[in-house]
Amino acid sequence: MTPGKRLVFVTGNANKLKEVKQILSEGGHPIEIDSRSLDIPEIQGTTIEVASDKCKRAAELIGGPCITEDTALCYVALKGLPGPYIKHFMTELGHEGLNALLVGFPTKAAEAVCTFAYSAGPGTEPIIFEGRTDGTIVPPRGPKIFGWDAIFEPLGTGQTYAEMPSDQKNKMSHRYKALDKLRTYLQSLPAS
Ligand SMILES: O=c1nc[nH]c2c1ncn2[C@H]1C[C@H](O)[C@@H](COP(=O)(O)OP(=O)(O)OP(=O)(O)O)O1
Ligand SMILES: [Mg+2]
Repeated sequence: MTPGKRLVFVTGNANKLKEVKQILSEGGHPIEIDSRSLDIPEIQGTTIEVASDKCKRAAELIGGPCITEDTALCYVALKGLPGPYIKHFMTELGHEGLNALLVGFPTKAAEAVCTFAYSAGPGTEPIIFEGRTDGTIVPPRGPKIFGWDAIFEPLGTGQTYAEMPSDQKNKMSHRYKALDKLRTYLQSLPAS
């Protein structure tokens, strides 16, 4: 992998792919993304364990280097849950249920956590890059296009992710922060 080269992103989520392409196309050394739409089975565990295992499976499936990403939504009142299990909570409970989980708790604080993993190929240990954004869980505002964007208001913005223009979300999001670290790492690799 050399700066300005290509990278395979294995994901089943078109909205993630769109954001990743936009974020990596900017900055000094654009990185071109080739995508493989595979829904990789995910284990239970910490965000890092889930992300690392997912990337190992992805590298084995495609037979080469790749990146994967796992997103968690961690409620402070629930000691970090739903965390990496947010996809199932979102599917079953929707925005209303995700708010209802916090009724009776004094804090609606939550952290959006994005964990990218890079595998140099099958049989190698993935390297992890994490980005976190603090926010508050609120009743839905803005277009309901991407996951829980409409109920997550990053601290100090007054807007949910869903209410922001995409370039604003992509300048401060959990995903942006993780990709910024990944980009720095990729640029430090020797040219091949
Ligand atoms: O920025 C985001 N804003 C709002 N919602 C988001 C965001 N990023 C992920 N999400 C949702 C998608 C899925 O319901 C769950 C993460 O689950 P997660 O397994 O990482 O995603 P996924 O299965 O859709 O795609 P993948 O094939 O890359 O695993 O949170
Ligand atoms: Mg997934």
